[in-house]
Amino acid sequence: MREERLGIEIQSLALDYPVGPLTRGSVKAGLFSLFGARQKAPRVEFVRALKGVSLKVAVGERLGIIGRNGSGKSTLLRAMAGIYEPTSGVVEMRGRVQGMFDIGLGFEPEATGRENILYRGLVMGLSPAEIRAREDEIVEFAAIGDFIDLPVRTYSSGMSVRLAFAISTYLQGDILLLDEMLSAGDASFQAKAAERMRSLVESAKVLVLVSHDMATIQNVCTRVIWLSKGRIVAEGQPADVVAQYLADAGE
Ligand SMILES: Nc1ncnc2c1ncn2[C@@H]1O[C@H](COP(=O)(O)OP(=O)(O)OP(=O)(O)O)[C@@H](O)[C@H]1O
Repeated sequence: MREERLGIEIQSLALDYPVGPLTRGSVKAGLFSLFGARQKAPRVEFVRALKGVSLKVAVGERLGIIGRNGSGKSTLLRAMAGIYEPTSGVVEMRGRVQGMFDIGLGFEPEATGRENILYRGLVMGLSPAEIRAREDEIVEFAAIGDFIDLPVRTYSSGMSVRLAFAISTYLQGDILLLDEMLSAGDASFQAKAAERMRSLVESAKVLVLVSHDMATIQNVCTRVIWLSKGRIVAEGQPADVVAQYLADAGE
């Protein structure tokens, strides 16, 4: 894709999470009946996490998303990654999207580490040759030894994080979606990961960063949106939007 075409365009995005009634046989339903409590039909059937969000992000921009807990930041990022379908509205992602969050997510547990590298690359739209060209670097960065040829279900959680992190950093996309700065693995790996993350952020053509750390937001981002209860309530220069947000939070 030509570089000037890269970007994000979101129109009137609404996203609901279904919150179904208690299922019979669930632990919670069992406890209710054990104590003779009568189950009331829940009044809420869904949570509307995003309520008509529209925004454009152009190539070269680094967009920060801030807001209180539960304001919809992660949901917006996941909608951009295609993990959640919009309930209504349009999400147009022009470019290869690379999401760095829930980094262990998406592994095939029965497949080996090496096979998972291939799957992840294919999902991102890379050709098998492109993936093979990066495989050695990924394996070296993950540094999990012979485990790379064993099924992922045999990994410790630290090993899964190492591999997931290595894959995500080497199979680079055009649009980088980051949820907080990730903490990955033990102390030695953390230092390596932090360094790698910095260069990823610098080389991303479009960056969207969710964070509660206002210093990071102001250092990294060129524009910020403030989400509150699923809506954009302010947008603009990082310093201005952060100041408004902090004043509102009384901090
Ligand atoms: N899987 C889910 N099922 C039901 N509701 C959900 C689910 N995930 C999030 N929500 C709800 O959607 C709303 C937005 O959540 P979201 O995780 O996007 O907020 P956030 O701004 O990222 O919060 P935080 O700063 O705490 O990470 C909240 O009301 C939350 O309770």
